[in-house]
Amino acid sequence: MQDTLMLSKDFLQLTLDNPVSLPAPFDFTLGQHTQVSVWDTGVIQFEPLAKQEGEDKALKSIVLSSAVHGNETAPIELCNQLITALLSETLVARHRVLFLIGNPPAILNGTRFVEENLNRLFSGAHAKGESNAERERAEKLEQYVDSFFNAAPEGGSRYHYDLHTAIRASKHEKFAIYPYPHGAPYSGEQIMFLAACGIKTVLFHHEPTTTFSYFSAHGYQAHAFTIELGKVMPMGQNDMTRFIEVKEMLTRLVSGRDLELGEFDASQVNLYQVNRSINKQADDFSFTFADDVENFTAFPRGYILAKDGGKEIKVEAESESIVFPNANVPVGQRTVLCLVPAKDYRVV
Ligand SMILES: O=C(O)CCC(=O)N[C@@H](CCC(=O)O)C(=O)O
Ligand SMILES: [Zn+2]
Repeated sequence: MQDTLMLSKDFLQLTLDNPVSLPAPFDFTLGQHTQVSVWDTGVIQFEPLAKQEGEDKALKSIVLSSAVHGNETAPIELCNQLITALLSETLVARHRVLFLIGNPPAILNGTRFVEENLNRLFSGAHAKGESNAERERAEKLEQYVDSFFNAAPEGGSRYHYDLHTAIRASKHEKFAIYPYPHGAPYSGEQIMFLAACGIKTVLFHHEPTTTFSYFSAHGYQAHAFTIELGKVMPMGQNDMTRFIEVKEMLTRLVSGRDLELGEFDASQVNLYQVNRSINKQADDFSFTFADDVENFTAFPRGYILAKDGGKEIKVEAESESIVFPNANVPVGQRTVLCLVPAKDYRVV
């Protein structure tokens, strides 16, 4: 396996050739500068070997996850480009980096998931139901994040960028979901980092969720985000020029280069507050608007957004913008997020 990887330097291909598991974990060093550890299929860690005296505090621990949904291919291709650069030593990690390719069987299937939405199974939700491949994978991914962050040096900051693309077009092509912070202030530095990545729209979530980014934020105090980088496209059909900014900033972050971030400036970003998350109550749930309505489309107070079990679901605020409308979810799961402009938020 190691020889295959060192020859091909294509970790994605090794992962797709072994979608469920590897014969065994393996590790090796790159030059005199990096320890590479492959823990499982789709799980590879890069750790700097040379740790300067006192550098520990500055040593970051960064999780980059993609393919939590198997058909969201641009983030997968982007992460594989970074992994190939690290394996080729054209990029050298100055911080700890863990890449997670979430759902290899779903990538091979070309679908969001095989049996169940992996991104609704974190924070222990995987244990609340009959086992399946996604539930088993969610438990393992939790363990890998736990091991990775618990090995972080005392005082070293933690990051988790869970990279996705959206099912439909969006008025803001790139945007991030900021997991519910339980009263903690938002990080201005992180919002400006996202903006430098071209991700200038941020949704402040209003409640705990069972998503991967919430798991890392709440369980490990990581700066964690679900990041939507564009629209779902088949593998190999992504216009990778649309990801130049985010690739540049992740490259700088991983290699310890100056991120050149400005002070937090709300005028440079679009900040939304999730006002409510509408969950499906009955099988007859349907939206009143067309399937091709873009994310961030706004509807006025009183507008009937959907019908569910004979009830009308209306816009409650002066205006609500919708994100992630999806009527084809199991009863009890989220059908849409309704947003209002963010006000009265604390940034440090
Ligand atoms: O486009 C869609 O409908 C879904 C895109 C996607 O997978 N989004 C994530 C958001 C997770 C979060 O709310 O943090 C998801 O639905 O899992
Ligand atoms: Zn997704």
